[in-house]
Amino acid sequence: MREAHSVEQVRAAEAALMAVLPEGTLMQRAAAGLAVTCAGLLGRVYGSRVVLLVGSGDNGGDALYAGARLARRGARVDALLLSPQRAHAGGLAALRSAGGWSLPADAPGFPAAAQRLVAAADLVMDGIVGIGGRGGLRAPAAELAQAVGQAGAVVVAVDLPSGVDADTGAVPAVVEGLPSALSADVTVTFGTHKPGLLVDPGAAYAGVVELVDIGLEPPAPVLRAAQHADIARLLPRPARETDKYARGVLGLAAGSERYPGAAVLATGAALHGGAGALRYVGPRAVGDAVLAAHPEVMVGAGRVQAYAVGPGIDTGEEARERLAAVLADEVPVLVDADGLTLLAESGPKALRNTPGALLTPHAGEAVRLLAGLGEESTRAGVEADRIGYARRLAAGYAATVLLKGSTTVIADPRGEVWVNPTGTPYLATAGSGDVLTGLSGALLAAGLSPTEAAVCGAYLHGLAGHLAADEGAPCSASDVLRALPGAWHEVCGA
Ligand SMILES: NC(=O)C1=CN([C@@H]2O[C@H](COP(=O)(O)OP(=O)(O)OC[C@H]3O[C@@H](n4cnc5c(N)ncnc54)[C@H](OP(=O)(O)O)[C@@H]3O)[C@@H](O)[C@H]2O)[C@@H](O)CC1
Ligand SMILES: [K+]
Repeated sequence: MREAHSVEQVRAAEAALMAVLPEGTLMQRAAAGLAVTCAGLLGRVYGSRVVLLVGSGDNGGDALYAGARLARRGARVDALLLSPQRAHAGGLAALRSAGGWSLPADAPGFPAAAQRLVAAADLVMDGIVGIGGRGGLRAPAAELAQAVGQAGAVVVAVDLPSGVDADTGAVPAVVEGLPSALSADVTVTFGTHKPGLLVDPGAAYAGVVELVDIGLEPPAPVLRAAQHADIARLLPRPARETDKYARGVLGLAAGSERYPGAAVLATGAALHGGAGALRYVGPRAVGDAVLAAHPEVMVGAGRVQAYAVGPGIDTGEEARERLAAVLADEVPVLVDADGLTLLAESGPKALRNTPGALLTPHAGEAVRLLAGLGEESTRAGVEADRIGYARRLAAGYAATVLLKGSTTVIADPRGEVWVNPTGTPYLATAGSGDVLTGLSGALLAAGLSPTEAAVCGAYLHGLAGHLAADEGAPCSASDVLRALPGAWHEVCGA
């Protein structure tokens, strides 16, 4: 599991550790880890060319000390000092005594000389700003970032890509065509992950993230991201002595005569969710379509361990009655799509008899659910602060909320937040949400908690999306559905 801590938490943990360690110890640990990764990326350090982008804080200090280590091993290291008067004095002295070079930004001809060095570099280390950064790149870093983007060097971000907000992953808008953050191939982060490394757009700038242990002992994380082993531990496996009822039965109220496809996709996905059986509840004609596609489904109401309700049910009176009937059953429930629109009309009180609920909105549905809490919001606002809004919805509805999007975020009512690391833009396709609903609903019926079902469902769904789009060609929701067994195999066979 990857855990991320806020800047405030990191600062507090750093202060506690610095109080008992000799001065400079943490920076030396960070620089040592950073240098090891860079050396690995270079392959042969001797004779390689390394350029350091050095800002005014300790992030630049890390880069200078790591650069000194590479210079001692025979690399040609040039430090571009973007705030020459404020560059880390100890780091600069270490670089110089190791045979490294420095070029201050106020030297005559700096822009052209700096761009030449960047163009010839094998590796560029981004030590412009770390967790002390505010806002996007400033001049002259923005111009250099553009040159770095055009050069062939491997880019290593120190702690986090400069310009990315450490706590939210936000990246300011591009100004005058210049990048507002520096995209990295590898980010070497210290002590713990920062939320901005796990949440888009920041996550997309970070590349591969490597964690260097510097001895920090931070408190409970503000954000978690599961990995294969975490998911494999949670996924239901049938015991030797079991039957279909013991494995859990999911009731699925999806689709309508207007939207029968939602029911077919959701039931298809539910059959790959680890439950023992599936009951389809809905209009006769839709039930026939479901049966034609999936003969193993039972049609008609009956005893179930959990319900999934909403995709394609429409928002009229009949749909309202279907949702009410599901909620009256007092079993854990997943509500999606049209079900969320209807739920927003009545607000959280509609869930008061439900033993556990999982709501799976996209940003537009989140706006409606927030209105159900009496809070005005916009789609763009929700997308800009996904973690904050998911948390507010989870608390307001006393439910787990899976907020779908470029980074899917999951918040539970106790305030814990997860981010799904397996997403792919190929999942932004019609019917993809129906597949997620069927899959996560079946996991709920199999006995996972709403949060576990959300975390595992989003993870497998994302992996299936990657498998379906493996050839780089667009894929449909049916392709994602067909890839689900492969996703299980990848997780459980690992
Ligand atoms: N925590 C830990 O455990 C450890 C932390 N370590 C390292 O320390 C880093 C944090 O160092 P830090 O606090 O000195 O801040 P840092 O990120 O270098 O930047 C602050 C400076 O940048 C400036 N500045 C701000 N925004 C800017 C912008 N957009 N563009 C340009 N400049 C901008 C700002 O100046 P001002 O805004 O006042 O002009 C200020 O001078 C951390 O990320 C990690 O690498 C490790 O050594 C070991 C253990
Ligand atoms: K950085």
